[in-house]
Amino acid sequence: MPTPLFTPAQVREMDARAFDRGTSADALMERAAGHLERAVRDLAGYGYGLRVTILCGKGNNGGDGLALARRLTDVGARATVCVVTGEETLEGLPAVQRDRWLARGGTLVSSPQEALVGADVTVDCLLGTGAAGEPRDPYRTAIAALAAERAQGTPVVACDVPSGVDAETGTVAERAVTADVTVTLGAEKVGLRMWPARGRCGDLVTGDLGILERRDEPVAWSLDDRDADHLLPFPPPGAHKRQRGRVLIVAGAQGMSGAAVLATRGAVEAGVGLVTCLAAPGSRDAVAGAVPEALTATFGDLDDRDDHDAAVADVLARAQDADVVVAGPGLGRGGGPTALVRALVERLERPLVLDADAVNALAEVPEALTAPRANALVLTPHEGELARLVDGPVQRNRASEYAADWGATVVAKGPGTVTASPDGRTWVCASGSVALATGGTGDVLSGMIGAVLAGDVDLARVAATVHWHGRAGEAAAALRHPAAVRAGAVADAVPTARARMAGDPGPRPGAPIPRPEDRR
Ligand SMILES: NC(=O)C1=CN([C@@H]2O[C@H](COP(=O)(O)OP(=O)(O)OC[C@H]3O[C@@H](n4cnc5c(N)ncnc54)[C@H](O)[C@@H]3O)[C@@H](O)[C@H]2O)[C@H](O)CC1
Ligand SMILES: [K+]
Repeated sequence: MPTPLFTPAQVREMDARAFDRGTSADALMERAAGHLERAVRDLAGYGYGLRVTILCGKGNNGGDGLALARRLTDVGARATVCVVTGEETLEGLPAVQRDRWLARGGTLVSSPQEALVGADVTVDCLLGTGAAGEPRDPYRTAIAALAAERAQGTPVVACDVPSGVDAETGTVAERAVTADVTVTLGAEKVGLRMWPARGRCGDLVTGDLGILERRDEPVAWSLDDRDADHLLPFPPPGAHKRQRGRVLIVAGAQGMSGAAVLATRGAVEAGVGLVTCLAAPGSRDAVAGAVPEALTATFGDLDDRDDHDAAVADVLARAQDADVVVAGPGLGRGGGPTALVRALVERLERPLVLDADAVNALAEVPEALTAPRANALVLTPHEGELARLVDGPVQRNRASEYAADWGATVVAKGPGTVTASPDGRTWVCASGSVALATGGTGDVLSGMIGAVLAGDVDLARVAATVHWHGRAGEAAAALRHPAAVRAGAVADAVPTARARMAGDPGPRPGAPIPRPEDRR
């Protein structure tokens, strides 16, 4: 099942409702501490005699830490606790927890550096969802001490969020904790799935507090392999190639054949009935040579001011034979490509995927983006392209607003790609590798999205394809080296990545890939 993701404000509302139902804040804190205790013991592999240092702040995150100290002592671990703001700063529930800890025979160490000496595991209970902005002292100094200890090999468990990480936006303060395990409490917070925050969390574990209700609507979803595989097409038995979908790729101006080759390969490797690539004459030959499975043809001269109307009309006519059109990779810039993109957005009665130069062209004619249209539109901008469309700084956690404004599915590419469809659904991608941060991998993705939508325009499939592309990047990185993966290797890895997502551990001669209905 896809994992639902919430904002910290939503989780606070869940808390408030739980209080209304009669659950006490104290009970929630005890449950939180129970999850932390398990995470600490799971990480170390044992509990009795384990030396655990817990750094606490003055809010409820610190209160969770004090409750944890007591629980760890109960199972024979040796907890060392430091309240970095000083024990006298505690009020309310954290003060109650401090008193329970002292009554249990616990002590408090005043300096974080001193508390950290000899720790087997450390726990970050400094700042939680109540914090905002750059951590100030004494938190700042404590975070540095924790980082120095981690650099010596002592693992860190973060309570709810790594301190200094914004659990809503995924941004990270200059001084923030890097954890090995993060126990996120109540429900998974969306910002922790986004980058750069995701890189600070280590393993993400959800600590259920019993506050999530059926009516709680997540702001986003995260797919795993199985979820993504079930969303992706599986060819029906007896289908012929036209029924398996036809993709038209419009890409590759003169001298820009590489992008056209990669987009065409993305579509072919993702599996579809027919792929046709329309490119400039020289590029067409390159595509035909590199991807024999695809049909190729040329579009007219988009550079010719007098003739680009004819070229545009020709592309629109050819699109009649396709189920989906993908346009943009290596399309070039200028009046011709802009006129073509505008015509496709305004007049095509087919799902349309716009990438790269086509997104740039769209930024030249913003009115085309907001006008009503008949076709499903998918935009796959990287951060620079998205910035041109929104005309200002990009916030990927706002992808759903962009999608609603434009009536388009927005694939905001980058680490932790966010996919948002205009019907309000959003997905944060959990797969991927830094290996994908190289020229041409986006072209592969646009071709894959075209192939997947050719069978059925289910927009959740776009998010599933982003996940699949991420897995292909990981597979290519594992076969080679993350620093030495070219986009063509990502395309090569697309089929095996799908097989692995389907639960196939690797090639076994004669063993068929299980069909979806047999896997459920
Ligand atoms: N349902 C749940 O998820 C539960 C969560 N619990 C824990 O409670 C925290 C949130 O607690 P809260 O008291 O609201 O906030 P913090 O602990 O994060 O403390 C904030 C504290 O720090 C001050 N502050 C804010 N910003 C800064 C800054 N930049 N620098 C320094 N200091 C800052 C602020 O004034 C406050 O005093 C949640 O994360 C969970 O861990 C419950 O225990 C169980 C239910
Ligand atoms: K924390």
